[in-house]
Amino acid sequence: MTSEGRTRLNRLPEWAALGKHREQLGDTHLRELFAADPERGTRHTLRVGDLLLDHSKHLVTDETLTLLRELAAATGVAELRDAMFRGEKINTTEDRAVLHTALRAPRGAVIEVDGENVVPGVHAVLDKMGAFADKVRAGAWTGHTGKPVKNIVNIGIGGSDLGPAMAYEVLRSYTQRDLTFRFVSNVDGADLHEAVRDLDPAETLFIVASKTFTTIETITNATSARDWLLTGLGAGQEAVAKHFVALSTNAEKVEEFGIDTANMFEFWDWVGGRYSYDSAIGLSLMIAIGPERFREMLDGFHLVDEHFRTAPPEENAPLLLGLLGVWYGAFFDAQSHAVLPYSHYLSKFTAYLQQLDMESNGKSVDREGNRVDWQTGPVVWGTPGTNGQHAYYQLIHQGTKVIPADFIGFARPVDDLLPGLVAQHDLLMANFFAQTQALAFGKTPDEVRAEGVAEELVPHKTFQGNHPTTTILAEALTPSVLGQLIALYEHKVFVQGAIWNIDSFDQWGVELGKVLAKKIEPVLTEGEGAEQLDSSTAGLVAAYRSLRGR
Ligand SMILES: O=P(O)(O)OC[C@H]1O[C@H](O)[C@H](O)[C@@H](O)[C@@H]1O
Repeated sequence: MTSEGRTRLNRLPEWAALGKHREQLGDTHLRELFAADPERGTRHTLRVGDLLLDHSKHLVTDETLTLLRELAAATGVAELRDAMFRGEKINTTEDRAVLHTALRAPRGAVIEVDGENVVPGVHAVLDKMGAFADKVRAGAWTGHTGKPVKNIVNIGIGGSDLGPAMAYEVLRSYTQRDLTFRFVSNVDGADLHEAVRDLDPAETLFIVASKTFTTIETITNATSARDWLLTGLGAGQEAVAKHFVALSTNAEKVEEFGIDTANMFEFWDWVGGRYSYDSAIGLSLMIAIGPERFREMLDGFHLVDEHFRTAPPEENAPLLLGLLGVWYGAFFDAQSHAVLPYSHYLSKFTAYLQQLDMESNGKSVDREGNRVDWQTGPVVWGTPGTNGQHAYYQLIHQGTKVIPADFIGFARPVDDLLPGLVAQHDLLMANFFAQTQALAFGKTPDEVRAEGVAEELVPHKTFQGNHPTTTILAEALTPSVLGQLIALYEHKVFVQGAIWNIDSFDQWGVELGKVLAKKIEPVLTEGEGAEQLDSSTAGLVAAYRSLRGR
């Protein structure tokens, strides 16, 4: 499905209407919008599965939302969505279907790619993962020396690391505590070193996760891990089978590396790396939380998939979140988007979303290859909110930038929290609610004066407010809720890519650096070919070589 013949986004009458509307809105303050509509908070709250989404603290009126939905209609968001769910090859630059939604489709569903139903294959792999996970969890998967495996080290990078590493942290309270999990991604040897230094090779299982099985960082780390293992065991190649499994689409390369393809868990080219942790790439997570919890997570994903596919535009949460991002990028010149979870378990959540969003929508040509002249994906950033409050919130409150932010919080702390710590949860959540309130409504100079503040300090203590936020609240951070949250963001990213008319599913922008690194490596090691480098890089390489005593 291409978008040939589509009117350029900024030539659409719907775009012009939004521009005009933005001018009319001017500096309208959230204080005014709330004062004019006592029901605003409840009217602008959606419920999707277990998620409550309050979007009332956005710089929008009902008319804004109508105009944004008209833009979505004019840009064919629903048509592209349906094409994605049908398995059409909407990733045109790679000629691939985009079917992460099939990874969480129920057993009986029928989703075809090139005339073949992919759902049975998905469930066959899930079943195989389940049997393997159960075995490891029961201590029945033994290593070369007969000892049960207790340490699981996932080696992967990008989508083959961020998803399982993030989800493992999120669902830590559901993990089997007598197993140790580590995630190695960086080609800096320090990463693998720190991950394995205190482990017994006889009890260690490496999961090599790579869609392509050609990623240099992963293959390098996997090779070093194999050396570490075989040296530690004093064994030969025959020990690999019990200590290495692979998650990949590329059986040939897996075999070439020396991993028995019986120990390979497959996925498919219609799963993008950054959309893959609910595929075989989630094996480490499945071992940690068990197959049943993993399936609950998939059900959470599926619930939001169905919502996105079927909910009317007015109630469609991913559509709404996507449109709000388009609104701020285009008409408020917002450059970034903050995601601020009020849960320690979500500490890697924003890093995960960075790849999901920025690798998907960090593009500057449209699907026909023409340069876009509108903003595309924002810089996504953020860390757990309470820590951020004492670090960078100053800039969000009083800086000069427009930074739309998502606040994510939960009513209940995790079940196994030490009883003495449960009381802290209300304090955490008081901060959560206070921040979006302060951001929206600020503090006027008169309010500051009324507190008796010296006149010269009044401007410094004034909060302009009018900073837009979405609040996402759920009862508890369960596996299903995690699936719901991720699917929500996946589809939000989809909506934005559809409107901006970019291919959200390729990632050509990561290639050039890889090619250049391959050329530079021999210059570092052998010192040959430096004359082909630019003067800056040549100077830096020379300095590096000299510091290394070469
Ligand atoms: O899973 P792999 O094939 O090893 O790829 C790992 C990662 O590397 C690439 O450079 C891509 O930018 C990512 O989208 C991908 O997730």
